Amino acid sequence: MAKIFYQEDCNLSLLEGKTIAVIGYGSQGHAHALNAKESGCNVIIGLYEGSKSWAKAEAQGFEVYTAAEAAKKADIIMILINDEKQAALYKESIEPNLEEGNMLMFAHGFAIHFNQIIAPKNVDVVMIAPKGPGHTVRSQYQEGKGVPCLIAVSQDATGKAHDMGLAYALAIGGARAGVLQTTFREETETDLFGEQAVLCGGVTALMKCGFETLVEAGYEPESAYFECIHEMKLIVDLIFESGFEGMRYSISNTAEYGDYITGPKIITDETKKAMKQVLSDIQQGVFARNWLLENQVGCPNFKATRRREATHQLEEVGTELRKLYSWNDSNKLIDN
Ligand SMILES: NC(=O)C1=CN([C@@H]2O[C@H](COP(=O)(O)OP(=O)(O)OC[C@H]3O[C@@H](n4cnc5c(N)ncnc54)[C@H](O)[C@@H]3O)[C@@H](O)[C@H]2O)C=CC1
Ligand SMILES: CC(=O)[C@](C)(O)C(=O)O
Ligand SMILES: [Mg+2]
Ligand SMILES: [Mg+2]
Repeated sequence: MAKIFYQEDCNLSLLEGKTIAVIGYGSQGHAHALNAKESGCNVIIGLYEGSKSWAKAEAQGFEVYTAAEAAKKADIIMILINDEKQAALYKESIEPNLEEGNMLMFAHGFAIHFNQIIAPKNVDVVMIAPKGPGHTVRSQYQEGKGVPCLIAVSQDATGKAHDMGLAYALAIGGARAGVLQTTFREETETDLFGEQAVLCGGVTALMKCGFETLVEAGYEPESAYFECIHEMKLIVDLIFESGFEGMRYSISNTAEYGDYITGPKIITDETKKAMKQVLSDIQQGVFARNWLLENQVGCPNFKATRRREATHQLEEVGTELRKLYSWNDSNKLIDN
């Protein structure tokens, strides 16, 4: 059983007198910065000149600098820009401004595990990885709760890396929910696998396939959307609250029977074989290489797929249906 740390294991006072530079102000960046500031930490923001987030971060009360200036001023540098851009940012703006005893931090292990960034031996290298989207890291903190995090230490130059990491996890609210001990390798491989095979790739492919199957059989697209996409949150909420057993307690016996006999026809031994291949590609660095190469040529496949997916019928149907929900403010794209 992995070791889990909670608030009582964390000493926020270790961050007193420390300047934390959050580099990037996107999904995770804005959440970490606002949460840590409200926890009493001294937080500055590092962005690039002309970033659309610069004015927003200033409006939310932060001193904003270029990444290089922020790194120079900081004791703790949390890199929260896109994984695929971190190596270049580090080389250009962070590495020249690191000082002995600084702590370099990440929210995902990609850049360290795949050797995109190799830190000098005289700094700490720590990861605090929230197991949830950045906007949820922020909203849970505002509600007095937290998103569980993972902690890993890749380098402990000061002898205090782990305790400082735990202090940071408390500052962003993660320790309220729990901080699970792991390694950079384990977080990187499990996070990439989970987001590809289950949480983002697998689930959206399943939902889209269900929607298309019903529409191609002649059913109304709106019915297909409500059945295969809208209701997914309602079912997953039950699983979130009380597990598969609790969800199955709440649905009808008819649905539960269908769950048991049809689930294995959809997710088959072939699916498990494919998942094992996905994991192997991640472990061997094949995915990382392909993603970094895709970026080196301007992301043609990534951008073409994003455009194609955005014009799928289910997006059109969903946009119209979501307008019907008076309570739903998520029609707008989240402006992070
Ligand atoms: N999105 C999520 O919910 C989660 C993300 N993570 C990790 O957090 C890190 C950040 O990811 P996201 O917040 O999703 O990124 P994002 O794409 O939402 O935001 C990236 C931010 O970095 C800024 N940026 C880009 N290039 C820059 C540069 N050269 N200099 C300064 N700023 C620059 C962008 O303007 C933007 O503000 C990644 O390592 C990711 O794997 C970890 C857990 C969950
Ligand atoms: C939100 C999260 O945990 C992900 C899917 O790993 C990510 O955004 O990288
Ligand atoms: Mg994740
Ligand atoms: Mg991820």
